Amino acid sequence: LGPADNYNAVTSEKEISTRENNVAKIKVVVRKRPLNRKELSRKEDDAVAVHDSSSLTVYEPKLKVDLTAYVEQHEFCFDAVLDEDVSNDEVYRETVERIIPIIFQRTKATCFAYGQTGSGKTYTMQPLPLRAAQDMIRLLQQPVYRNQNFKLWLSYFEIYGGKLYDLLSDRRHLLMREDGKKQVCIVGLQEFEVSDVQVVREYIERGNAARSTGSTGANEESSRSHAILQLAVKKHIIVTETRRQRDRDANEAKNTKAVGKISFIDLAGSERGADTTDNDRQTRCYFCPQIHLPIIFPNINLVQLKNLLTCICYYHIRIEGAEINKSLLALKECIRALDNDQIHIPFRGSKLTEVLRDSFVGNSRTVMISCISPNAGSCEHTLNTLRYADRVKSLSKGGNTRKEQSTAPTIPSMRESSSAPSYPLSVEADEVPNQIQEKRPVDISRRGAENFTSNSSMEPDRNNFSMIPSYSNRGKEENGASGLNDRERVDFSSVRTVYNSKAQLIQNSANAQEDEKVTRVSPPRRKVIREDKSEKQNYMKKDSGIEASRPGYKVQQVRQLQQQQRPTSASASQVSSRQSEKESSCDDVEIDAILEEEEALIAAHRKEIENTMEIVREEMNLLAEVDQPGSLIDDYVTQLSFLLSRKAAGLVSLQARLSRFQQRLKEQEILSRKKSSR
Ligand SMILES: Nc1ncnc2c1ncn2[C@@H]1O[C@H](COP(=O)(O)OP(=O)(O)OP(=O)(O)O)[C@@H](O)[C@H]1O
Repeated sequence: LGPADNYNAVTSEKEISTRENNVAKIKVVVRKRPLNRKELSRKEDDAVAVHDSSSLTVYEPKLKVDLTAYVEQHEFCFDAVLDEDVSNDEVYRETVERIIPIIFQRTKATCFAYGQTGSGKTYTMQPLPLRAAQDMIRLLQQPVYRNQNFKLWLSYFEIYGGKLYDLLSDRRHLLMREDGKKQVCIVGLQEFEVSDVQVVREYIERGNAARSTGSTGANEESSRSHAILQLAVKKHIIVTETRRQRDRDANEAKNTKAVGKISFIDLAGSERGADTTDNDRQTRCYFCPQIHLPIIFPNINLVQLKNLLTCICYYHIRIEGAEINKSLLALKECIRALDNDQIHIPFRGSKLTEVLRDSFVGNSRTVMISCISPNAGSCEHTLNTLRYADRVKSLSKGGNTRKEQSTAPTIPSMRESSSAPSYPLSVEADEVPNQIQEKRPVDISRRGAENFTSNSSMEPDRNNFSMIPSYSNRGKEENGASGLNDRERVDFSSVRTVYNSKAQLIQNSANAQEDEKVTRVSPPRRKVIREDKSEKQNYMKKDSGIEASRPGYKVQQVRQLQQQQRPTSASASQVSSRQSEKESSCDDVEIDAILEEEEALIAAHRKEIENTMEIVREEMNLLAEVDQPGSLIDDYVTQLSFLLSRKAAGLVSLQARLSRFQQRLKEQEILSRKKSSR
């Protein structure tokens, strides 16, 4: 570098470090979308009023016990609140623009959109990387960076159902590995060097086209995956001729050194099962598109295929929803842990957080854009989103007060209306800001734990704990101190009692169904023509009870019996053709009966899943009426969805068993035909 360049570099670095200090570590922005055509045609009310650039009120329509309608007001404050008429350019200026220069100073930043399905996450996120790339490419032209050989690299991948797919490389399945330095590497992810905005646009469009989308009740083109677009600044190392020879096999990537990175994440919609009920059968199911099914079940007939397709798609959507909710919760847990300065950050909670690990540690910046729908019908979701955002904001407030006191403006946290439940500790935290510094998060949680244990009447039965949200507790188990604050603990204990009774209800009903299954699915009556009838009947009689009702058990028994009775090769020739004909006809009747029984078991199993589903639906309606923090409800729904997914997996294995049995039947039929023709 020449002296002039050096001077430029020094001054601009100073400038940048000042700017760096001025960018908050976590920024929470809320964006309200306008009422869409559907909502306008239904004459839905706008329930969200944006007052100024940092506050809004949600007017929640409610019913009293005597069915009189009233409106509950919830007020919130955030770093920025963007009204429906705010353009995407303004969103960029408010969120990402200030972070871009500090990416060149070894900062890793994450910008993610969170919100209900159809609230405008994709609409908000899609233009941001392009605008950011534009600014980054402009910055790369500056002598200070040009001389250091800085280059911009782009990659785009998605996380769907806990798996990673490269959106710029024909959805190639990617693997995530951790290197010796605990750095997450995505093996096989294609990165492209970009120096032109038009090229960036093309890559983004290509990636968007490859994303997993589906249709939900709230959004016709809903993103069913978390899409992550990364723009990385890397320094190209000039390799000397001798070194090049030595490393002649080394690829281009080895000659670069990472400087900074910004990740744009368009999270999948944070919806409950109820959002996907109307249209979920039409949703493109990644697990079982029609092309794959006949391969998994080669002997299935068309009716069975149709039933199975409906059944699996139906439950798979729920598994998909559970996976989405799980990763959103894990993300929140990480932000919470980071802000509490916890030693252990639960990055392994989900693939999403594992991937984002390096964006959260060290010198990092996070921007959360909470997207909300304005219609009154979405009030509950809107409140959930805002509460999630508020929690993230309250974390950042704690963190910034400690770490960036001089730079970050103190923004008041959520001020819910008086009709909302009061949480003494949160009020304390909001109203006495100078005490916050003294209250270490560990102390708070310890105090919370004391409250929690002293309130032993609320303590749930540990036996029922399997059905209780586990995420909030994990911090406690892993770190010895929980990240929960007192307000959450108070809620949690009361909610837990409600949940426990529900959990017990579900468990009881599941047990009842299990009992019912055993009694209802009794072995069908058989027409046995063989001479050794009595022997076989005795054999069957011994198998009564639970073991006998196990699907596939009878098939196994009959096969064993057939094997015992199969004539040896020597005697086989002596068996008359008439005898073999008789045997084959007898087997057909027997097998038909078993097949019938197998199908009855599968139907019972399916019925059981449907019953559980019904309970889940009722549960969710009940939970919707309980005014509790959204995350706890989400935790609970996740648990329920997980329960369902296990049941659905059981059903799939039953179907597989049935198809295998049918295959064997076919083989036997061919064999008996051959015998009779002989
Ligand atoms: N601020 C806005 N102004 C105008 N239209 C908007 C705005 N936000 C969203 N929309 C429209 O609303 C619809 C749903 O938006 P979008 O697909 O971005 O939702 P989403 O939150 O990404 O949903 P999902 O989670 O299901 O993917 C789209 O048709 C989009 O054009």
